Amino acid sequence: MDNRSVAKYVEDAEHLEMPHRLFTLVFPIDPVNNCVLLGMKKRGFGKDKYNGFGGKVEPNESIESGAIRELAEESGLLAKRVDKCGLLFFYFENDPVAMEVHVYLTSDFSGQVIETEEMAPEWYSADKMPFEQMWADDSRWWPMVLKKQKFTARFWFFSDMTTITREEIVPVKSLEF
Ligand SMILES: CNc1ncnc2c1ncn2[C@@H]1O[C@H](COP(=O)(O)OP(=O)(O)OP(=O)(O)O)[C@@H](O)[C@H]1O
Repeated sequence: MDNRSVAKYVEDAEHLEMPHRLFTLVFPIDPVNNCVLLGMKKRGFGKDKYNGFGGKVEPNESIESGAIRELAEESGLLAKRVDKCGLLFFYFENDPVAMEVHVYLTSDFSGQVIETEEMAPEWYSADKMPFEQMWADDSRWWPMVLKKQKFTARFWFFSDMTTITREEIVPVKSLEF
């Protein structure tokens, strides 16, 4: 197991046996207008879906610096700080590898939003998210973000990567383990 993984604090023994791949997901927030910056993914995993900005954590970086790096690469924004708001675990039928996604918000950033090869960014009202064009899990846990409630969540996906067959969402006091 990747020694940066926090799976051992959240998951049961059965799922801990699976290898986990670490990802980040960052949502820039404009608190004045209650807006969130989403990106339409133009290629790769999640193509044609809106999502926050993120990707795989590289071997030589912390999860948080991976989050800041991916945000910059995909949106042009440089975050001075990011705040962890949630932790997601995804299991796909017929895939032996679990995804561990560290979710962050940031309202402390500089720079200009740019469209990149990977993402076309667009501001959305935080309470009018385009869930029908997002991953199926997003509409399940985004209400926790709106309530400023930290959470851990686990989603089991059917092999179509669209249908959720089981879910657990748990509000937590802290995500520092
Ligand atoms: C299944 N339900 C899901 N719900 C919400 N978000 C999901 C998700 N599944 C994946 N994600 C996010 O999608 C990005 C993929 O990143 P991905 O493009 O694979 O990484 P990276 O940019 O390193 O890829 P390249 O290999 O450089 O193209 C990454 O933020 C990850 O957290």
